[in-house]
Amino acid sequence: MHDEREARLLLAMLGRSLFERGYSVGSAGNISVRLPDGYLMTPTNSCLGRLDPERISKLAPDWSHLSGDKPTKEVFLHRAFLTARTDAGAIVHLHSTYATAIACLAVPGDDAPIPPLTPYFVMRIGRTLPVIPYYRPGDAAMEPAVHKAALTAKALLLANHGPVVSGKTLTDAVHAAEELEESAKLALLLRGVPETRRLNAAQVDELL
Ligand SMILES: O=C(O)[C@@H](O)C(=O)COP(=O)(O)O
Ligand SMILES: [Zn+2]
Repeated sequence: MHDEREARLLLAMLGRSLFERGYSVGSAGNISVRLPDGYLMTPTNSCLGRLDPERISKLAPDWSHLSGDKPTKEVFLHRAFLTARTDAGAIVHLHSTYATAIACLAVPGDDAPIPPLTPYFVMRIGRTLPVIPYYRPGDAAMEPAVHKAALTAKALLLANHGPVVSGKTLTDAVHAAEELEESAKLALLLRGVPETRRLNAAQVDELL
């Protein structure tokens, strides 16, 4: 569990790092962190590259807005994940290019839109990456579908929108989001290439 002061500073630092390396552009994406007495969330319309630690939104354990700027419009998305995955300390939602491209190609309901090409993808994301049907960003109607998928998956794709990734800590969640993006890139590079070798079931099992 994160200490609030440290979490605010880390959130601003990792947000800037994601932004500077192109994982997020403009005001796309949002991040939440579980605290002992509530949650931190990035403010709506904020740029991940320019977060002011003091203005990050704080929500109470009942998800009401306590302090800071108005939280992301995706509070329900983070709530769905944080309540389903009680071991998760943080959630990262991005519009990173390759994972979002896969989210535009994949069929909702598909649980494995990215094949197990490398061990680190399996170790960071797991066996499944469910694709949730398209909902308008900020539509609370998405919450039950996200919650159900998050019960058994560490990460998912929102169709035609982007990836959502959880981690035990904020650093873990950011690392997993980066690994997902690189794996999506590999999957698109190798799409239709007949010589592609995937990890087999035994190799995947050994990693989990
Ligand atoms: O795609 C969207 O509109 C949101 O999911 C998003 O990424 C940014 O929304 P805010 O966090 O409310 O700025
Ligand atoms: Zn979004």
